[in-house]
Amino acid sequence: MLAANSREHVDCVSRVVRNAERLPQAPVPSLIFDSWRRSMEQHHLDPGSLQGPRILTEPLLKECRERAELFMRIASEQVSQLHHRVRHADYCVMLTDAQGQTIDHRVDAAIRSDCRKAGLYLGTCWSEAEEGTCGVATVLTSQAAVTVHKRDHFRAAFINLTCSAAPIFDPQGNLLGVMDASALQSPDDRRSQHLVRQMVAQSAQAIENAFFMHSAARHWVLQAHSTPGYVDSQPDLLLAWDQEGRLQALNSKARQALRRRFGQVPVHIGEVFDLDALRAVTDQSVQQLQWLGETGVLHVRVNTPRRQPARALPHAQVDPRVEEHLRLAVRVKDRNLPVLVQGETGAGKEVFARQLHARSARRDGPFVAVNCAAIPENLIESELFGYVAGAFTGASSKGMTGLLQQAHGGTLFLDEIGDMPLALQTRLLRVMAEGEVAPLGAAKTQAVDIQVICASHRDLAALVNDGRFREDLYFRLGCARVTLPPLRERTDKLGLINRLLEQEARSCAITVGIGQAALEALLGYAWPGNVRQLRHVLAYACAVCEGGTIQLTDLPVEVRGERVEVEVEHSASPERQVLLDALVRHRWKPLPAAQALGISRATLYRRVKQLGIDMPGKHP
Ligand SMILES: Nc1ncnc2c1ncn2[C@@H]1O[C@H](COP(=O)(O)OP(=O)(O)OP(=O)(O)O)[C@@H](O)[C@H]1O
Repeated sequence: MLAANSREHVDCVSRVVRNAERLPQAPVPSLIFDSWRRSMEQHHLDPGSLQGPRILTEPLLKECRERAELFMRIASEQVSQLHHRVRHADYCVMLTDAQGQTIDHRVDAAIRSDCRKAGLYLGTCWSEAEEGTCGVATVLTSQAAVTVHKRDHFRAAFINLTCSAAPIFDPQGNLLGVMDASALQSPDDRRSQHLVRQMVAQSAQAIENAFFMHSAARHWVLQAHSTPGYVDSQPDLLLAWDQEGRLQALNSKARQALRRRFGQVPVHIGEVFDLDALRAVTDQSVQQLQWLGETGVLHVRVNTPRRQPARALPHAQVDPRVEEHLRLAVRVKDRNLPVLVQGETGAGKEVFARQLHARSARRDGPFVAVNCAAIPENLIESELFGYVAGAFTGASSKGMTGLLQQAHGGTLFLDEIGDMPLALQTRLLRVMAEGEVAPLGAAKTQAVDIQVICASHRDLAALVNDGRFREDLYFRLGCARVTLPPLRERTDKLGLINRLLEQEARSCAITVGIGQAALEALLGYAWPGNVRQLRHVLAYACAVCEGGTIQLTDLPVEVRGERVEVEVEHSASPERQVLLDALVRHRWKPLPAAQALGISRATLYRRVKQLGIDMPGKHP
């Protein structure tokens, strides 16, 4: 039975949402009203519910905290400081991740138990879809600092709470989490919360800036404020750019300022400031700088990279996204769940799968790689499941152990899983569910203990829609989906170039370096064939360069940025595309590509030449 004030609240929410068009003015700010409406019409929540928020189980909370480990570490000091400033007014402080799950909190012992009852506790989930309008959820949807005051809350369970919260963004503009200060009691006038909201927003910005400085240590960083005295202690704007001047990171105020001034976020620092004027700014003192083409003056300091650029650390630097994917995938794999790796062809899916195996608990077991696209369809079944002697005409007299059995105790890597025939998908699903394999012609099944990593450069969801891939298998395999970034988007390009060059040079038994112009061309090229193409280009350059340095002229013309003279009819020909697709899918191996196309190897070579296809490793 609802108490009178709860019933009154439920009536008010229902009346306002249902009669919005007829009311001269909503009794709550429009942000809150929009959220009430979504809570009721989109999320179908009951405003009369008195239940507290959902609480994560212990293992799930642990996982969320581990995932946000760096964010929490950087934020921790500010969470404590904010709590110190508001605790005497009986506020507790919570930090949530980008899903609204509370991963850190501070509360005084005197109100801990009441806060816990009200849901202000570690592990509580505050998404709009589950809890309706509340402080954290409103920040998640509006991405701005807000106060959700008492009866602004959607559910009657929360109408005594007052929450002021603010978003925290990473240097790429993605939401990292939400900082929140909540009280169990507060004055009825919502204006009483103005100061607390300001404090929460300030703390959120301090965390954002600290996270920014941590992430941008390898770049040039400009810190700016309209008042010189605040440039170092509380910079408003933070911008970071790399050796080539490309903007790599912005704090949210800088992102907003650039959008306001230039209509969008520019790509290069030279679009934001005059480069000569910028070069004159040092890290020795705060100086004045003007926006490009504008009169407004900023007080700025420019810091040179605090960490050495990748050139000096080719081995240590790995793209943070790839490293993070790897870290999470190891955890998933060690729980015996499959991992699905997606990414463009040549992006390094197999390399990733091998690294994953090497870091997992099964590192001492076998790693068996199967390219489903490279095995002819009529052989896949026997290759995977094996067969007993005399199972079919032409079978070896000794029988054959299937790849699944070979992977027993280790990892089975199914590359190009999208090419697996439907009938085999069904059998694979059964193996994964039952942990048993039946070789062809065998009367008994064999137990197998395998972990599966799959990879595909195709859009598996689209294959499912087309009925070419089993939906249940897609969901089973894709417990954890990792999408590797294409080479053009990787931030460790320089490190990769150095590493691959070292390997190629070693295999040719030479010592080789790269000239500046060649390096710039390698860094600036879009790499449609990803790391595989980079490796081929470097192998070629190692082979042709003279004097121990790769020059621009040692690179293929398309990488140099020169126009490739391919006859239009060639480049646009559908046959050329079909040939290219087959070659790429079969890793440029002529025989399997020819077999897949149903032509002879000689015909394939002839058409490749006629259509002007440049086979890797066959540069003139
Ligand atoms: N991180 C890396 N370090 C060194 N070499 C790499 C890396 N990633 C990929 N490569 C190289 O790039 C090539 C392609 O890698 P890989 O086969 O793993 O890509 P893929 O995305 O699985 O390709 P496909 O889409 O054809 O299956 C290989 O020669 C591999 O050695």
